[in-house]
Amino acid sequence: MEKVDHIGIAVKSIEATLPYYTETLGLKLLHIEEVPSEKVRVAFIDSGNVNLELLQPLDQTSTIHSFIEKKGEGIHHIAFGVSNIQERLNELKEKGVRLIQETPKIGAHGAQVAFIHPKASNGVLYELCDKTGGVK
Ligand SMILES: C[C@@H](C(=O)O)C(=O)SCCNC(=O)CCNC(=O)[C@H](O)C(C)(C)COP(=O)(O)OP(=O)(O)OC[C@H]1O[C@@H](n2cnc3c(N)ncnc32)[C@H](O)[C@@H]1OP(=O)(O)O
Ligand SMILES: [Co+2]
Repeated sequence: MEKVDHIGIAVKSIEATLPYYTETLGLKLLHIEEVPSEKVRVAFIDSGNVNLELLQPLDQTSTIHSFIEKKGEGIHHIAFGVSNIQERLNELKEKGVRLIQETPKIGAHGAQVAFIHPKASNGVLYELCDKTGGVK
């Protein structure tokens, strides 16, 4: 793992939440996009070193919808920036780490992403995020 790329925060509504980050906290909105593979709309906020990723469910089948139903809004995951994501996943698998997917999928910015199961990490959901392939 090379660095923390972003911290994911589950929210019911990006529109309702953004003013808190941009006006009250004075942080900069970088970018909003929909990520259909994850059924989320995401807003990236620049917090200086690590970005914050606000995650709004697109529908009731989104994992973010069930997370908010069970636990409420709040911190959802921490994403490590990596290069060679497939190699990192292979290494983790060899070490017996429970992965949610063994091959990456496409996340925000067109990056390749994959998740480690929270049961493997003392209750923390970790994302691996590889932007080296040229991001949008
Ligand atoms: C756009 C992209 C990007 O950055 O580019 C993103 O971030 S997409 C971000 C959204 N996408 C994802 O999160 C994809 C990866 N996540 C998943 O596949 C899922 O959310 C799982 C983590 C496998 C959980 O799904 P599942 O249907 O199994 O839900 P569940 O409620 O039964 O949860 C099973 C157990 O995991 C725990 N659990 C669930 N979500 C958790 C979370 N975010 N952090 C820590 N623990 C969590 C539950 O409390 C439960 O523990 P107990 O059994 O002890 O009660
Ligand atoms: Co993320």
